[in-house]
Amino acid sequence: MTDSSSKSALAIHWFRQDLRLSDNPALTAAVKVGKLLPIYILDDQNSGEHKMGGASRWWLHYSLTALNKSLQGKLRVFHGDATEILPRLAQETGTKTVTWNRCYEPWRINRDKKILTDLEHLGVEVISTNGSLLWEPWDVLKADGTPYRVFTPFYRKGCLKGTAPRKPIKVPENITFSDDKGTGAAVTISDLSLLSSNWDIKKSPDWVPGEKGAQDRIRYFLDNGIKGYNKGRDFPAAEKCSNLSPHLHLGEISPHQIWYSLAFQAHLLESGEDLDQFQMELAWREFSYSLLFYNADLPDTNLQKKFDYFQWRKDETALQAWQTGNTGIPFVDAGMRELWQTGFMHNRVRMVAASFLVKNLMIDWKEGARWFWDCLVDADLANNSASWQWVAGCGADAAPYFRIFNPATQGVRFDPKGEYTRKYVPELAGLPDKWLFNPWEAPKEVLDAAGIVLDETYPAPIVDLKTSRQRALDAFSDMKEKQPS
Ligand SMILES: Cc1cc2nc3c(=O)[nH]c(=O)nc-3n(C[C@H](O)[C@H](O)[C@H](O)COP(=O)(O)OP(=O)(O)OC[C@H]3O[C@@H](n4cnc5c(N)ncnc54)[C@H](O)[C@@H]3O)c2cc1C
Repeated sequence: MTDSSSKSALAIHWFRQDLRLSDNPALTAAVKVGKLLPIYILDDQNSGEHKMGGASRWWLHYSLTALNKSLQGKLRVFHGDATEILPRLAQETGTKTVTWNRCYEPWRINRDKKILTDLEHLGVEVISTNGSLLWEPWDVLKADGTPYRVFTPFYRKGCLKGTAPRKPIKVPENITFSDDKGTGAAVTISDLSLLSSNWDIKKSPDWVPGEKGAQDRIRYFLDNGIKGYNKGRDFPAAEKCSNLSPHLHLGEISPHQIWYSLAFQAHLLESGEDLDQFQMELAWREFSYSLLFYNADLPDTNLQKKFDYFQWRKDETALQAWQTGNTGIPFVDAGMRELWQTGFMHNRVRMVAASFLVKNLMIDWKEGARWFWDCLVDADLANNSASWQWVAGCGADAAPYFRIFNPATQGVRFDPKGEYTRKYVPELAGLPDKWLFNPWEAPKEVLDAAGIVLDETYPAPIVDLKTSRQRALDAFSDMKEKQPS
């Protein structure tokens, strides 16, 4: 990379959810045009209620810092309305080309359409490419041209029988940076105040936001996680999952890079099922994006309209107990505390904690989705909305509402030695495995020996699992009766 060049044309590359230099087709296109002006805009104006949550902002701060370093400190950062900032900057600098990788959230699509029109009026060419999906939503449709609503045919017939994902591309060579900055009010990364919320995520020393962190993470996963992934991925203490989701969300690594590095490694795996399962998980991400693309109201409304008749409960005390990991149900509390302390929660525990909220507590899934949105470092509008609807039973291809996880038996099954639960609920550490997931049933002498007094050192359960399960099933029956035939 150099600073000066005989190239005179200038291209702005607008970094969004593609905070990387490798396998970045829009960046590569910009570099081919001439000198590069790389920019990032924190746009809290067009995002409305879907603006980034606190934990994602924490991640973004470090990710932008890493990106800026890779760009030799040349990243220009703005805070405000991208529909004003970008056309103005193009005009001020006389740029004739703007490049970006496509985003798929409804608010971003609407905003980008407006910017595209405005730039074209100014005589600026926009090059938009696919940098974040293996298959874009319009490439995976049923024979009748409509989108899939069921995952398995989406993946098996739509994705796998379609065109193979493109191969990753290298970091563009000979990037020359423009010194032309325009007069617009650029700010520093610190000025974005991304670290201002009260997160304690530093407690998880493993997170390394940025492209290098993502590359290190996949190498670690290929060396240690993928072998045995199929069975191990459900056990939170087994550490068989990749933890790539926050890197993927901000595009520090592309799914193409992951897909092909896995395929490259396939011959080292004893069985194909680990690879198949992992690729299928990546495809769930693609499915979520397709659902969001074709259902712009996915984050806010039930995909299955019959759920509009479901009688959710309003219970602020129970909601707070859930949010803070004080429900008295150890496996749920472990998950909610992991979330608060690390900005992350293992997928199995996400399912159990979410199910407890919507079924045992009968609190609207949107309350849970909002909390996750603020707390997750991987908060992703497509994945979060689709997953919550899946758990609640109101989504596409969802788990049926009447299938209700028992969080105590889930703990016994998926944390058999209690390592995960004891780590995040240390006040129960002294309990024998037999009572760890249901301390309310433990004999008094067992609790005494472990130094536990229910409702003093650890909460008694805020609901009875059996009766709350039945209450949810009754409400489900009511819903079916209430909806118009
Ligand atoms: C209630 C709930 C909310 C969720 N919210 C989010 C969210 O905001 N952001 C998010 O990225 N994921 C979300 N998920 C999906 C899943 O829990 C995470 O993607 C996964 O735990 C990330 O860990 P990993 O990278 O180690 O996954 P791995 O098991 O290593 O999987 C690899 C990648 O596949 C994708 N993936 C895996 N499982 C799923 C899934 N069920 N749905 C969609 N994509 C998947 C992710 O991109 C993940 O990084 C949610 C799940 C539930 C049940």
